[in-house]
Amino acid sequence: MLTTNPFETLDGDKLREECGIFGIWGADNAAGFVALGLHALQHRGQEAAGITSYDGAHFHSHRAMGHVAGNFDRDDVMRKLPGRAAIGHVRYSTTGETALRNVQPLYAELNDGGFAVGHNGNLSNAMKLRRTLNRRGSIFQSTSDTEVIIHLVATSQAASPTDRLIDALKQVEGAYSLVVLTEQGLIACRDPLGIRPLVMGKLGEATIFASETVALDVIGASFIRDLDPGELVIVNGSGLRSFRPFEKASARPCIFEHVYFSRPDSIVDGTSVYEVRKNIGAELSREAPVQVDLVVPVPDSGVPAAIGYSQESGIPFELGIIRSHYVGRTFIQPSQEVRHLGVKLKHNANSALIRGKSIVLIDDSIVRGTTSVKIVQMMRDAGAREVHMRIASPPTKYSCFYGVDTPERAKLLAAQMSIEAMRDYINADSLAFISIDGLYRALGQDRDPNAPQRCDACFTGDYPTRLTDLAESDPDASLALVAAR
Ligand SMILES: O=P(O)(O)OC[C@H]1O[C@H](OP(=O)(O)OP(=O)(O)O)[C@H](O)[C@@H]1O
Ligand SMILES: NC(=O)CC[C@H](N)C(=O)O
Ligand code: SF4
Ligand SMILES: [Mg+2]
Repeated sequence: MLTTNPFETLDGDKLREECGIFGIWGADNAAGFVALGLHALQHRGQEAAGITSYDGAHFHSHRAMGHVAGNFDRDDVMRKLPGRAAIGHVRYSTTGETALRNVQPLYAELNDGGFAVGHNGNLSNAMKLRRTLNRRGSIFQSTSDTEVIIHLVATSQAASPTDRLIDALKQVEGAYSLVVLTEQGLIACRDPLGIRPLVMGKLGEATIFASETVALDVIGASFIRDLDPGELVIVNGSGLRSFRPFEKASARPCIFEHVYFSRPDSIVDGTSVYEVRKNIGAELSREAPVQVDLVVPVPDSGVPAAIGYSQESGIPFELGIIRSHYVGRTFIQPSQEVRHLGVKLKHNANSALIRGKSIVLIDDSIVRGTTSVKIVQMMRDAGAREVHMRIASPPTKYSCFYGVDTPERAKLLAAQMSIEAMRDYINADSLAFISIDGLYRALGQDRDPNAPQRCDACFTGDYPTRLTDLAESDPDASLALVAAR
């Protein structure tokens, strides 16, 4: 792996990830709650996990490759994480490399004491900041974008620890939901556009922050509210204080959380993910109807949209594909090889049901096309008479620079082909995607094309922040993005 330019690796630590964060202040055995919370957020990152606790005198950290279970269900590990405050992180990276140094929470001893940070999102100017910090003498321990935040805090001249963090965050661009553990308290913060989610909850006297509400449910905590875009909250022995240190901006929460990333039992930005997915399915059925015997979901994340499609169209919903629960998500597996294998291992046709039937398959998205190619063929092999496909998001044509694993444009099927060419490629009888306006309608909104209410850049190319690193490292790609819109 190259360390001079961490983003230019072979199949390395690319800026394409999705993570989950959790933090708790004021509970005995805080790390135990974090382990449970992270377990509920496991779908957001399966590469690595970490917990840092603070016992009032010392910080304790354990970071490991792999899942939460297997690492944080061990007594010997949990005993070494004492204290009434703790944060944790589940990480995804597109590389197979076992980069323990990049596993979060990242930790440093600063002038004000220990500083641990867990980050969901990606900074679109991390390379530029890193180069500047390097020139000023910063010595980086990892190749993660998140570490620039620590160095910016460490070198800030602002008066208080909180002001130093705010000063640091004013210099970064891109997406960040953060949990930060310091001797002065637990801090949670959402970037000015609120691109990535972050919620606050309560369990007895304890205050909790988490990427999704399912992490509150798992420990029996109650949901208080979403953090607002641009809000920074500090909780410590003196209570809870909320700051809005950034210039006010129109929120742009990620629409893809509703399409795929969040768990269907989560409430994201005040809306039930399950309900939205069903609405998307209903909208899709109105936009792209088809006469078939059965509606068949591509499990798992295609299921709620398929229910909506079935209910709206009146066509029976049936489980024509059975999914093994012992295989992880393919979309966020490290290499194409593993992805292919994952798809084969993961799904099997319910042949007795499918034989002789015309079906419409419902999936949430087509990214590289790996899943669709396999599944359509699997349905034909099982004897389906006609195989149509409907997708509960618009064509994914652009890469995400804000923390989601969409590959570079060259590997996005929809960036390379027309819908008709995609239909031919996946060998379906017909193929249709929901429109971007239909997707907003499913969320109860009318998309404002001049000021979209959400980040929908992977469908529209309308990126809500500057992409400084891309513009500087690959001006051609940057210009191509503008031209493609
Ligand atoms: O076009 P592709 O590159 O194959 O990517 C798209 C597929 O990946 C995701 O599913 P995945 O199997 O990862 O997870 P899920 O079980 O949550 O649906 C997504 O739901 C699509 O099915
Ligand atoms: N996907 C994420 O949100 C990960 C956070 C951070 N960019 C990292 O590389 O670890
Ligand atoms: S580009 Fe797509 S996946 Fe990334 S934050 Fe925006 S909507 Fe979400
Ligand atoms: Mg899927």
